[in-house]
Amino acid sequence: MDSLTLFCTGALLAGGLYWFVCILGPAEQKGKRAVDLSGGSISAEKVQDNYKQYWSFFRRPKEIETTEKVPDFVDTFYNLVTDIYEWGWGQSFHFSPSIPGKSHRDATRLHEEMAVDLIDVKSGDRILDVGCGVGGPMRAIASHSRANVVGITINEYQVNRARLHNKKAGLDSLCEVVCGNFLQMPFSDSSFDGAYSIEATCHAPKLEEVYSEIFRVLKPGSLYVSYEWVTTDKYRPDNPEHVEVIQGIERGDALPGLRSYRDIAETARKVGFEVVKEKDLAKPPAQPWWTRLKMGRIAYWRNHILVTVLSALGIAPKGTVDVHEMLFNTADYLTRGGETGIFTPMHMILCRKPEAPSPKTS
Ligand SMILES: C=C(CC[C@@H](C)[C@H]1CC[C@H]2C3=CC[C@H]4[C@H](C)[C@@H](O)CC[C@]4(C)[C@H]3CC[C@]12C)C(C)C
Ligand SMILES: C[S@@+](CC[C@H](N)C(=O)[O-])C[C@H]1O[C@@H](n2cnc3c(N)ncnc32)[C@H](O)[C@@H]1O
Repeated sequence: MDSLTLFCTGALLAGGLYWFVCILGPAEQKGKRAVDLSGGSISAEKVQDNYKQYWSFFRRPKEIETTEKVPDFVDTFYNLVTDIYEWGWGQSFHFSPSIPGKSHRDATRLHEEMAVDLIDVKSGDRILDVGCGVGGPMRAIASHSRANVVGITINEYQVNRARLHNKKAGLDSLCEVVCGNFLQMPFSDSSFDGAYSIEATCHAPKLEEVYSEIFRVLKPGSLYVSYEWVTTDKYRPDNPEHVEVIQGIERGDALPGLRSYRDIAETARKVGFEVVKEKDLAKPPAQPWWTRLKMGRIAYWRNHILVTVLSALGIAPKGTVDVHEMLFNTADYLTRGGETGIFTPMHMILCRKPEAPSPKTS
């Protein structure tokens, strides 16, 4: 082979590899590439061990007895998955109904804007994002409403990612991110004009604990909306296939047992909220939320090859392949949950903290 042919072959291979990793790699949003995959705040050599610990803790979600440990394992889970989520899904870690003729990104943004429209927020209000991830919803909501959004997440790596994205988007004057546990929030009583949570409170072992914290920090008369992950009225606990699907969702998403849709309003009332509205946003005429997962099948295989190669080369931490495989299987359980209608990730509840009772006059 002469040197020109050798040079052209080399250039073609290098170009092909660059295209496969860097162009095809970031499936949804530029900013996180396959070559940048990390274990969040976990050092590269500990990723595999942390994955094993996570998996043995969440293997039997219904049997988790020491619920105090749940937030720590949820934190570990987000160290393991945050980069993969950003790389393969984008900066908003939630689902939304598909909208014919609109991109996933637009459908996601509309689902987020609906949340803030529901809580009736004015420009300049201070609102709370409970379980904010890397802040995709927070930025959409701040730009749409011009409210000041304070997000809380248990995962420090997400805090850093969210702050970076806020700065890049020029929204750091409207968006603040705090690292903390939403079961014991570092905020004073009656200090927010509204609150929302998008697919986050499902991580709380007891919904009552997080709802009562949200109730505490809200000003009287203000509104809270949540998109909850729940089993629907089609779920039959005596059907082994249903149980397998729900358990698959719980294991692969760090959930200490999915709740029934019936428990949501009941818990909200128990902590003192008035329930204004409740609706499963996945029900027709809404278009399926799980089509995005199904359509991604080829991308998953490409990602699997990429992750395997990068891990073998020592670029991605050892253990990334296991985490990716877990997510791959989870996507399948989520799709089955959606198709059978036994599960929804968007059971919407809108609540109001009652006005303070007026002082009694003698
Ligand atoms: C609300 C939660 C997270 C919901 C979703 C954002 C994520 C649930 C499953 C995730 C994914 C599954 C398959 C991955 C794929 C194998 C990989 O190649 C690229 C990323 C995925 C598509 C990933 C993206 C995020 C999810 C859809 C829970 C945790 C409460
Ligand atoms: C699926 S993500 C959703 C993030 C964001 N709402 C979005 O839609 O992009 C769930 C979020 O809840 C946070 N979370 C889970 N348990 C928590 C806890 N006990 N305290 C604070 N945040 C928690 C996670 O760290 C993560 O940011």
